Amino acid sequence: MTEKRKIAFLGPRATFTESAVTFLFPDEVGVAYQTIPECMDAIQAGEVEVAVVPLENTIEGSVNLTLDYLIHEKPARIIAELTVPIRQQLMVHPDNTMRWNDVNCIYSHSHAIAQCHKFLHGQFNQTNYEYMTSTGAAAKYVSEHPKENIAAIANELAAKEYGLTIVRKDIHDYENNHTRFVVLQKEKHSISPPSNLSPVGQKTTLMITLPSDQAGALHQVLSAFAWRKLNLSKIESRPMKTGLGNYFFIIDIDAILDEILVPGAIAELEALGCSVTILGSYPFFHAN
Ligand SMILES: O=C(O)C(=O)Cc1ccccc1
Repeated sequence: MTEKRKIAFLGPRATFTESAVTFLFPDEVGVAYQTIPECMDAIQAGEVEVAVVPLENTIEGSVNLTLDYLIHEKPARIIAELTVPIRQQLMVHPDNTMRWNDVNCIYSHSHAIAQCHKFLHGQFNQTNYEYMTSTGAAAKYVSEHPKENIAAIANELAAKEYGLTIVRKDIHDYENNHTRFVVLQKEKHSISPPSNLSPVGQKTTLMITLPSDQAGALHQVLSAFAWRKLNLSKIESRPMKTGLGNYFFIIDIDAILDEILVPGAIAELEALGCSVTILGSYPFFHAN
């Protein structure tokens, strides 16, 4: 019998990240960590084989903590990506179901609160919000403080796991609320597909630094992809943290690395004076 692989995820139990782990790795062992950086440290320390962390949401944009930690602190390879539909629920301790309209604080992950902004503005505009490390952490906190009239925004699994009552269902403002999760693995490990699911396609993610003070450099970078007809599905800049105006560009290409075109584009970028790091070339999946 083969030993089960350990998968780090943003915990505690019943976060959206855990549901991504269950979808991708139904037969492996999930190990909950409190923060995204802790998940990434766990791969470097060899405590787990891979980590699953949120990277981007359709409503709120990138999870900067993940991107920045990947860029600046702990290099890791993206080996797969999963897009998951996200439904947010408002929940309270069962002792407080009669007074949920008057909760004085709502706990959740910052992205979950942002995804329900219109709902909260309409119904709870005098209420305080408290950001937690995850929606699961928020639900757990609410379950442990029955005397406080507080609520959490989290998913249905969290309501079950922590014994909370859902008082308003599906409070996210936009139906098209999806989050991309990435599976990360330590740089030198061999790449293994997450499971026998069928991928929707393949992507390559590059981190590019432009030569300093060169007019039109970004235009030249984009044209290296454009004339090869390489479709880009994302371009994002993140500060290099070395001074105002210095950025990394993170670019997702709709193509796998071993095609001739992507190595050609990378060689062209390097000839322009850019530095290019491949963050991963990987299959992407969709959960229902
Ligand atoms: O907090 C969670 O449950 C997470 O997994 C992070 C997150 C938060 C909000 C939307 C999607 C993922």
